[in-house]
Amino acid sequence: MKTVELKSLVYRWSDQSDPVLSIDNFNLDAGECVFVKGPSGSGKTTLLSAIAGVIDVPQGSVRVAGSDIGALVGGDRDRFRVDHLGIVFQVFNLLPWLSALENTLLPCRFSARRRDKAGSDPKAAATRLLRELGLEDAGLINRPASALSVGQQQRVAVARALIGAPEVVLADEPTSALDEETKETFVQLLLKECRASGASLLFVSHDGSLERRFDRSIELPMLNKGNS
Ligand SMILES: Nc1ncnc2c1ncn2[C@@H]1O[C@H](COP(=O)(O)OP(=O)(O)OP(=O)(O)O)[C@@H](O)[C@H]1O
Repeated sequence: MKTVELKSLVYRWSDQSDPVLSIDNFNLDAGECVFVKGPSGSGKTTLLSAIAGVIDVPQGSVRVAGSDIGALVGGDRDRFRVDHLGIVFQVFNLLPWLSALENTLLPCRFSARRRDKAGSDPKAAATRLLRELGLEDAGLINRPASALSVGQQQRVAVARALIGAPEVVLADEPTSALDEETKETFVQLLLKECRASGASLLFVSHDGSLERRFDRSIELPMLNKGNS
């Protein structure tokens, strides 16, 4: 089964003459972890925005977990996103006044599907995920996100993306602020957790040193030329 299917996708920002995305065909299989590499400005964030339905794609089709995301409008699209996608942003986007635990539980607040899939006790599921990701101390998981280190915030962002087992996890350059060793550990943890929950992972980065850990690696400029 394919969790992401892109067909004849063309996307151009309104002030640009050339399209930033021009992808004939791209599929992500269920449970597959794929690394997408490309230099700064090559369209990596735009690609994830198209898959997440954050931008409207006027040409081509984007299917996620079997649904045409372009056919969903307004609140339906927002609900679909939180039901089926976990997103780890470049800057994490945690709510600073909420604790690590509350941030992790956010998808369960907005999605009955994620809440159901998290089991009978979502709080226990969140605590377990945070613990697996190295946040074991009860003091830490109850601390506001604003009082956590960058590495700790990153782990919370991963726990939030994974809770309630979404089919697809999108990660946008989440290692850019980390040193080599921490980066390696973080990626191993992310892959382990995605594999444990059965999620497909699309990880975009300009940093090719991480690609060997993934099932498959693609260069966005090549994909854009139809050579994937
Ligand atoms: N909201 C926007 N409006 C107009 N142009 C945009 C917008 N967002 C991105 N772009 C342009 O689209 C191109 C691709 O940007 P994008 O952020 O997708 O690249 P990227 O590969 O993720 O870059 P980076 O690695 O620096 O984050 C760039 O030329 C950028 O200026």
